[in-house]
Amino acid sequence: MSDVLTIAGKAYQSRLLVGSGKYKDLQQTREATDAAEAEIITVAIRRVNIGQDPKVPSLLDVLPPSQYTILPNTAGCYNARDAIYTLQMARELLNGHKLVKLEVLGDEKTLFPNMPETLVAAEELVKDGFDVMVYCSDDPIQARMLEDLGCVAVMPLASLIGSGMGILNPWNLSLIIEQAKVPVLVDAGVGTASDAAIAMELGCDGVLMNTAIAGAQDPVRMARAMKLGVQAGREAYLAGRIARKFAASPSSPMAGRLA
Ligand SMILES: CC(=O)[C@@H](O)[C@H](O)COP(=O)(O)O
Repeated sequence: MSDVLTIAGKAYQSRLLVGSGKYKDLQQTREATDAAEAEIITVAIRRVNIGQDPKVPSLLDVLPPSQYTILPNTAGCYNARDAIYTLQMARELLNGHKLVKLEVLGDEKTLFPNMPETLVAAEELVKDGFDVMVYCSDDPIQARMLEDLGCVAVMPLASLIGSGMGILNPWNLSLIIEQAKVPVLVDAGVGTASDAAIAMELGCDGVLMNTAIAGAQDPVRMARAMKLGVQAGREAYLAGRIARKFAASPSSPMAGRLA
């Protein structure tokens, strides 16, 4: 049976979305992306060359948009105006491409989202015709507001960007998942494959990560581990886990046992 992730009307087989920063070189970026079997790759438009500078190798040389869905993001933007401008520029560079990841950061220390500015930017971008996936706090009220504005996916943080601390508040994520009518993807803070599996077991529709793969000692191998973690978590979620109970029950049947 097919179990696809649908974002803005397009179906994806992979529920693991990856970033493109922090790799040794473009070759390693490509190898890790392929090991992750990721279809959506996010790109920090202010930091990574996708054609802004014709003298520098472009990420699109190794990850061509004909094979991958490039997801421009606004990493490094601290207000709505900069984020909107950055994504309009990305749309020009990518021939009218509409699917984007909005992130408006609050400060350099925490890289936490600035939610008031995120809401302003989301509203403007949706009106301007973008399909907006949005990095946000793990606050169910703000996630609902973003969905009501027309965002195509909400992406609450698991923990601070680049921290590798894993999922700090599974209960908040569960509240967001329970109410959401658009895909919910954990974005930021994943440290290892079990974090990805837990996010999926909670019912997330996908996971976006960068540092845990690019910063691993063996990024390609970690990319593979993350792919398997996401797949295992999704399977467990669909299979339906047993209820937790603080009592033992024998694993083998009691009826008809030998004397
Ligand atoms: C790549 C990207 O978009 C980051 O902003 C994202 O939040 C990933 O965070 P980690 O590096 O913690 O996975």
